[in-house]
Amino acid sequence: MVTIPTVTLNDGTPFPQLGLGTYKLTGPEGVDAVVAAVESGYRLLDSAVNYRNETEVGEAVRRTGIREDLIVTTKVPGRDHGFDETIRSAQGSLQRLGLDRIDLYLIHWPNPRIDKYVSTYRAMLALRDEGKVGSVGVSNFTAAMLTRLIDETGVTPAVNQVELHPYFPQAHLRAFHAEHGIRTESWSPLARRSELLTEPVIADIAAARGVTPTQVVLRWHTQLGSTPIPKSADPARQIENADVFGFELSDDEVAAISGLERGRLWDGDPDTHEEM
Ligand SMILES: NC(=O)C1=CN([C@@H]2O[C@H](COP(=O)(O)OP(=O)(O)OC[C@H]3O[C@@H](n4cnc5c(N)ncnc54)[C@H](OP(=O)(O)O)[C@@H]3O)[C@@H](O)[C@H]2O)C=CC1
Ligand SMILES: O=C(O)C(=O)[C@@H](O)[C@H](O)C(=O)CO
Repeated sequence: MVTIPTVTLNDGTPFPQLGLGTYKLTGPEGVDAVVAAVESGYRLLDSAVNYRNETEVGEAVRRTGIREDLIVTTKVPGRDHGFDETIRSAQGSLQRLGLDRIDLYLIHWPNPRIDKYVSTYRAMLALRDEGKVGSVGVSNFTAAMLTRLIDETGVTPAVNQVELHPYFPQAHLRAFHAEHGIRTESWSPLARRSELLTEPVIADIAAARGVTPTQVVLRWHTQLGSTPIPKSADPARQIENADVFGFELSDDEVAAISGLERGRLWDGDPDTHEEM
């Protein structure tokens, strides 16, 4: 079993430095995969209404028997933006999860064209006051959107989950997060596998350190101060992915990996992408 260290969020909650992505983990195999990850040491689980797997994630949580040790994340979809809609959306998520609290609740995408993310966020804060939500955060927010949320509500999100991998290192946004005490979470941290894991710079560092390319990439995330949430359905790969806290990359190695920057994986620009 791997021990995944924690950091403390701006609301005082201990938060793992690495978690499990669950997009595409569905059905009985999905439940098994989430249970295997928790048995290997994962404590942070990332779900969403739009992954259609909250039922599976909740069932896995109950099967592990350590519900209180876990941080279960879900996300408000674009079609549920707005104060009352978000309250109803959370009720649906709690029902499907079969839990009495969402530990980390995120706005999945800002959808600025419909312009309801501030009232959505206010509803999430109300849910937190009621004890139905633990930490409140966002996903795919730009620095300008974060500034607006903070200015209009006086509450800084605990987390911003964004696209982040060596092809898209997000230096400016990470600096904004560091300045405001927002924890960065990296989605698609392995760049959905793609050709990233065969990049020579990564393969060379892995060979020199006696670790795998995947471990080099995930260690890079943690040293940037971000929590990666790699998805794997395979118990052996889950362990490989979590076992990144026993070695350290040099500053030069971190910089060389960041040098792979070339842009987003797909057209997921929060200023224009609409996801309902
Ligand atoms: N907030 C947002 O808008 C978004 C959030 N997310 C979240 O981020 C999570 C992770 O991102 P995701 O897009 O899934 O992509 P990842 O970058 O985590 O890559 C997942 C892919 O890598 C493979 N893989 C995992 N570990 C290894 C390994 N050790 N060796 C080789 N291949 C490996 C997986 O296959 P296998 O399962 O077979 O191991 C899968 O094909 C999602 O599951 C979701 O929770 C993702 C996109 C957007
Ligand atoms: O997986 C998610 O959380 C998303 O927001 C989706 O947009 C997803 O990344 C996707 O598959 C888009 O092609």
